[in-house]
Amino acid sequence: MVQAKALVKRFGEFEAVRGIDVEVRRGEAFGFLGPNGAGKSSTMRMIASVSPRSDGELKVLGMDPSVDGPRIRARLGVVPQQDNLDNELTVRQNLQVYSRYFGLSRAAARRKATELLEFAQLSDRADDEVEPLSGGMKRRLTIARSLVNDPELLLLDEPTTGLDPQARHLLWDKLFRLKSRGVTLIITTHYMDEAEQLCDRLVVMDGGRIVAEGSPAELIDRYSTREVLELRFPPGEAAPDVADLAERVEVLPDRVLLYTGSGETALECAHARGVRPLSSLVRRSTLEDVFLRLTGRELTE
Ligand SMILES: Nc1ncnc2c1ncn2[C@@H]1O[C@H](COP(=O)(O)OP(=O)(O)OP(=O)(O)O)[C@@H](O)[C@H]1O
Repeated sequence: MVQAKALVKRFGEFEAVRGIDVEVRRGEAFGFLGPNGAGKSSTMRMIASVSPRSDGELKVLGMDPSVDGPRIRARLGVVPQQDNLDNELTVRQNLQVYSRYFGLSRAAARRKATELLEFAQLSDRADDEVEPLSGGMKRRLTIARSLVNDPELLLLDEPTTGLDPQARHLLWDKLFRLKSRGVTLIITTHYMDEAEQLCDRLVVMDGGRIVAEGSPAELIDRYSTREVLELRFPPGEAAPDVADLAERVEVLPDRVLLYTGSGETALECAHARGVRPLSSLVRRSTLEDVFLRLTGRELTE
């Protein structure tokens, strides 16, 4: 669906995307995971064929965006980072007007709106204005609107940023449904749980480069250990030397992470040598740990 080779995006002298190789296959959910400024949105905008590449090669749906932009855009759905719904129209009108841009007849646009309102669980708000809707509802409406042209490929830029956990789960459920219908999804996110939940494969981006790629499970296997023991100490207190209790230890400002096969065993050993943390937690490894390993920084500030 998408092939990028040595893809570059420059803004003046600044390289936001610094020569990335990506291949997205039909039917998969593919993720770009990285912190703010990693180059995810710039990459998405090139794939969406609304921002020209500065260098390298890019094919979307087998076509070159610099030649076939309109034909590509006709077959894509795009959910931008910021909702850009029309606040002066009702929920239903937002869908109908957008359908008309894609050339649907008035009757077809009405049918499509009804179908998408149901999909987005917004049928009972169809005649309400957009402004009073919750953040989650607005996101669902933006996704519904991106589907008016039955896209084969849906691009979602940070789909759940700013939403509460319940709204996020509802949105993920909608995205799973689209995927099960065969829609290819490309998602940018800085939430590792979102990437783990949704993505079959992903690339981890940092500073305009891809620093790792694989399925969430592969990345965790490759770059982390099965379990992590988190120890918290009072602010300002020096972390004790526990380096020999784990395969790897990361000292963060507010806690110490011990990467190990068994967190419980590491905790027992720490207790035995008199280490007294404020609190301790054994958890499984996540993509956050992968990111920390790869960059020495945390994913979410
Ligand atoms: N139009 C622009 N002009 C100049 N610099 C830009 C422009 N758009 C993005 N950048 C810069 O390019 C870098 C990558 O930005 P980009 O938005 O692609 O990152 P991101 O990973 O999507 O992060 P975010 O989550 O903040 O959107 C940033 O340093 C940003 O300031």
